[in-house]
Amino acid sequence: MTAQVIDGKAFAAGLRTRVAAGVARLKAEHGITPGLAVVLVGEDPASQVYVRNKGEQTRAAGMNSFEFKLPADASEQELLERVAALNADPAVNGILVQLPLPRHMDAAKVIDLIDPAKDVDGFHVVNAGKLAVGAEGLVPCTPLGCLMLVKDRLGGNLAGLNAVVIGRSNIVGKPMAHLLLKESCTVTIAHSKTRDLPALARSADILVAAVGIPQLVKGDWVKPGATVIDVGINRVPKLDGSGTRLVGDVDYASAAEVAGHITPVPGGVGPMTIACLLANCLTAACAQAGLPKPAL
Ligand SMILES: NC(=O)C1=CN([C@@H]2O[C@H](COP(=O)(O)OP(=O)(O)OC[C@H]3O[C@@H](n4cnc5c(N)ncnc54)[C@H](OP(=O)(O)O)[C@@H]3O)[C@@H](O)[C@H]2O)C=CC1
Ligand SMILES: Nc1nc(=O)c2c([nH]1)NC[C@@H]1CN(c3ccc(C(=O)N[C@@H](CCC(=O)O)C(=O)O)cc3)C=[N+]21
Repeated sequence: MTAQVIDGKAFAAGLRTRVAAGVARLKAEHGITPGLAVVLVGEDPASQVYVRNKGEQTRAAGMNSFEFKLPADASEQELLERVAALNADPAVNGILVQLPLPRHMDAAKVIDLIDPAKDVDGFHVVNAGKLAVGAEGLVPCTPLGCLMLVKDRLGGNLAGLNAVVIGRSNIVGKPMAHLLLKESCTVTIAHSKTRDLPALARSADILVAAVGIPQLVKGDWVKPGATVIDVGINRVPKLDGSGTRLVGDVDYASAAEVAGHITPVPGGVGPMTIACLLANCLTAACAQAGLPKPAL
């Protein structure tokens, strides 16, 4: 069997079009233009690319984009003051502080200070807690995008399917597991201490890899016909030694032989993350204005 490719890039473009329509309506009917603030600390080149892409796509969706760059040696206090100012700014509906932060900064402390209503990453404990108890809140963008892709392929009803999520980070693995549980999947979360991961992975109808190890998941870890979602973004040297290329946490060539549906890297989950960020910013702006959640 050769898997059908899940075109995250195309799905993300469609989602951004729906977000743009929602933004236009919010402007026309309520005079509100959603604003997204992104804070980048330091000069990490990969982070700079993400921040630039986010800024361009935010403006293309009709929203205001505010970018703040702090030097790598900025103090934690400076960053906290920047976040406090954005919390207080009514033109800012969403705040994203790009991670990872330099080592001398405590990411938990910074995230804690973000107003949960403006926490478009969904990383604040209030939003994490809401997701865990099944209450309405802002959901982390990457797992939200993964779930949209899975539901689009599997017809919306995931009840009873076995889902295995490899990775238990607060930004991908854990929220992904909560979302799948909410869909009534039978969810198992795997991590670095999991025994016989290949056998566990083979039990999955839905397999999500969010590990950070290039091409860890091989074709013989995949149940025939399974839906494989590759969250990994790993930059590795090209085989011919000329520069680098992006690969996921799944060995695409061998997994695509066995899976039913599979996301590529690039062009899979990555573009969905940014589209969901824009969707969350529109959702946040509506909630802050006392308006119902937009249908996207
Ligand atoms: N596409 C996108 O938009 C995004 C992509 N990413 C990418 O997703 C990947 C994961 O990111 P993130 O969740 O932040 O990463 P973290 O490093 O925070 O978490 C990695 C998880 O993988 C587990 N793990 C590590 N080694 C193994 C192993 N050998 N077997 C099984 N599990 C293992 C770790 O287990 P333990 O807890 O035991 O240490 C941990 O839970 C990265 O490649 C990252 O670049 C991240 C965010 C967005
Ligand atoms: N506070 C915070 N929130 C994040 O959501 C966040 C973060 N920090 N830090 C870094 C990670 C990583 N991340 C990606 C987003 C888009 C792509 C993406 O669009 N990737 C494209 C290709 C990109 C390329 O070619 O370089 C793709 O996969 O097709 C990738 C990775 C968001 N993250």
